[in-house]
Amino acid sequence: MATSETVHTLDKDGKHITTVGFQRFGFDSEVSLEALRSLYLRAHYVKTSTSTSSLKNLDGEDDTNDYLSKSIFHPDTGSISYTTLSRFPPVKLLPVSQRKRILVTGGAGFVGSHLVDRLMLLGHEVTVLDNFFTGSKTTVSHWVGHPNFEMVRHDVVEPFMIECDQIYHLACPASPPHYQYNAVKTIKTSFMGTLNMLGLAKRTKARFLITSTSEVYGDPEVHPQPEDYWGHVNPIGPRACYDEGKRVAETLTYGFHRQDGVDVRVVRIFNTYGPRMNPFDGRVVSNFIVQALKGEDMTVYGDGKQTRSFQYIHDLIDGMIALMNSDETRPVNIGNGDEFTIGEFAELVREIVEKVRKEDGEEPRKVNIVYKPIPTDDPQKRRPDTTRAKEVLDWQPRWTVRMGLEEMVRYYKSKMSEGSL
Ligand SMILES: O=C(O)[C@H]1O[C@H](OP(=O)(O)OP(=O)(O)OC[C@H]2O[C@@H](n3ccc(=O)[nH]c3=O)[C@H](O)[C@@H]2O)[C@H](O)[C@@H](O)[C@@H]1O
Repeated sequence: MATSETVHTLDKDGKHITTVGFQRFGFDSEVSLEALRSLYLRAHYVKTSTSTSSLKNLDGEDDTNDYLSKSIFHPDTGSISYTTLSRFPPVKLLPVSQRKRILVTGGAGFVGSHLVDRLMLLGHEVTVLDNFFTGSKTTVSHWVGHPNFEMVRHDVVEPFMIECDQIYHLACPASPPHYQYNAVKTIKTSFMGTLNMLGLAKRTKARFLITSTSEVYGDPEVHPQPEDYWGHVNPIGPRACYDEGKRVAETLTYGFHRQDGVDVRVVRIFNTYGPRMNPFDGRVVSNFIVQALKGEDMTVYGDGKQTRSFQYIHDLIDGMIALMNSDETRPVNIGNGDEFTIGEFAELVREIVEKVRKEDGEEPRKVNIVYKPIPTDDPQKRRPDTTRAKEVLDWQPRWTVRMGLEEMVRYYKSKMSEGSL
């Protein structure tokens, strides 16, 4: 299996990516890619036959230097031992004057956990709030016990009090099958959760960033979508609980800003993928990779001519941290402008999965692409206009879709070999 050390990652200009983040607005967010990868790309499980005295990872290497907590599977008894290690990855030692107390709601989700990793490595104090409806404790378990880290099971529809300097408000199911599973709860989370967190920001004078979405543009009639486009949303359709929920959350945010002077930031996130994305959450990237890895048919909905533009998780986190620490209070799109039809994207994923399998010495295999009915109100096209992010944040995506997909395929492969996928 390819390890993180053998992976060469090139950016859009063909230059090696060795770090993510940057120094912007007096806030240094740069960390080494290797340090981040050690938190998600290495095998989490170790297997043992009878003895636990020597810990080996799935590649047979001595695992004692890993920072991850361990889950040791005993095939003979069908049992599993969990070990919490008190060793953590080194974090920056910040002077107290620079160390921020940061609240991340939804911090155990896919995007939240990557934000938490970055903020922890940078030396800040991080509190995660999550109700674990779609998030999972395992995404941030490697920080549990660290003196800078705290995890609280809490649903943001109920008020929460804490002293903090910055609030990243992410909490909300984001995958269409998840947010449609309980539509009333989704819109309640968007409205009540945002109301509660804005109330907290007002009381503590913390800066407040909300993760909004490209879905506020609905099925857009303007392409690509700039921030001043008001959108084309069906207010009573099955997606409305999410897109109208996020629209009202933005309205609340600007209400508190104008009325109470709350210092707000609004990021509109376009389709994002990466390691720790729930493999069963039904989104296109996770579905296609898992289907291709398992040799199952890849399911394209509709005729596959609808488009999406996919950004890698590290670019998104760079943009979110830059926005939080900038002076920009208007909404800012963060996304990658490389647009694909879903049909083209299926072929690209199939090709990349085969490339990674070949590198690992596996037999070639051809998976089929099949067509299924298109979901109601599925947007026909989506691509961000990121002019504002470039102008006000000096932010641009660095990761090519191919590089990000290769890393995500390796991540899911390691999950498969652990038996957790
Ligand atoms: O991934 C995201 O970042 C976005 O995901 C969803 O938006 P959507 O664009 O519908 O995302 P997917 O469910 O991944 O679907 C993308 C396209 O692929 C299609 N699809 C999905 C799954 C599949 O197996 N096959 C397939 O063709 C869908 O019909 C859709 O046209 C969420 O609603 C957004 O909030 C979120 O930002």
